[in-house]
Amino acid sequence: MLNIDLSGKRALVAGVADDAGYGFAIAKALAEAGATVSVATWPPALKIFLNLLERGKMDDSRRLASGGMLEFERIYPLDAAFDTLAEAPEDIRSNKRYTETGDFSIVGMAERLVADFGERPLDIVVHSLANGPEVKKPLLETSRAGYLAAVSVSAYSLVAMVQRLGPLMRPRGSFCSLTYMASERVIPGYGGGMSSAKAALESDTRLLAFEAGRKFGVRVNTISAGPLASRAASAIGIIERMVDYCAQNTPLPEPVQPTEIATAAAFLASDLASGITGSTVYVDKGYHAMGMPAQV
Ligand SMILES: NC(=O)c1ccc[n+]([C@@H]2O[C@H](COP(=O)([O-])OP(=O)(O)OC[C@H]3O[C@@H](n4cnc5c(N)ncnc54)[C@H](O)[C@@H]3O)[C@@H](O)[C@H]2O)c1
Repeated sequence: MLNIDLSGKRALVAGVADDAGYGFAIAKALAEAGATVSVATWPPALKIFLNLLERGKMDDSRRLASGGMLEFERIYPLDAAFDTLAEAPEDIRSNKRYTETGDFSIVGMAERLVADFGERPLDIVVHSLANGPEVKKPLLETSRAGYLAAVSVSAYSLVAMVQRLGPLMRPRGSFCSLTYMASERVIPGYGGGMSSAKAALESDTRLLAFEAGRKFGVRVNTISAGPLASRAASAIGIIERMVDYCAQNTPLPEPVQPTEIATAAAFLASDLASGITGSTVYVDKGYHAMGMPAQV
């Protein structure tokens, strides 16, 4: 039988702060396949996340098919808006939710990984984070600052992570991010430059696959996931409508499940996908193939 076997591999999933989003589901699937998993969490959400873990509030979702529990090897603080600590403005650095965490930049995380595990500690990196402060605003009303913030956190952060974590990857390593179809089709309500950020993320996936493939021998892919009412997506304000609409109009008329995105991510991270790089892989019950609503 062909099995997804990630035993002996170390993964980092950036963008996990609860058990409701794609990052958590992916972390769990990677662990189910045998990988050791660390996560990176946005400092403003870190305390609540640690608290939920400590109080056993996520124990049900942490239970693995094998009977064990999903354990995180490390939980790193990460604000993906900053490549180095020096770039973070003073009000962020002195903010209570940040002061306790130590270096929360991308470089800081890379240095901690090396300090914790040695020179080339990683096989798998999953980028499962996004933020658009003006996501509820139409593009026509989006400010320059809001647009650039969305692109910085949701797209450039992948470039920065491949730059800084690429040298830490063992041979045949894999990067994967999460994108959304609003990059290529109009999804009214997905505003604030988030659609632009996803378009950049997908385009960068192709170029990074080429450059990082040649430089580090790694693969870079992105999963275009169907809608899910995660914490981040709830900020959009219309996520329930997006989920319902897709469930009614997809070739497979049911909501996409986080586990379906997660198993695709585990496959892409595995050697079974050794020929796949630079790809946008749709895991959306086929919605991307539709040109007209199913119910007219
Ligand atoms: N939920 C959907 O409908 C959907 C659909 C397609 C793609 N996606 C993508 O999936 C990925 C995961 O999102 P999700 O919907 O599972 O929600 P989520 O809330 O589980 O994940 C988003 C994470 O990003 C983190 N984050 C926000 N700003 C950050 C920053 N500056 N630095 C570091 N972390 C930061 C949040 O704390 C959160 O943990 C995102 O890229 C999202 O755009 C989501």
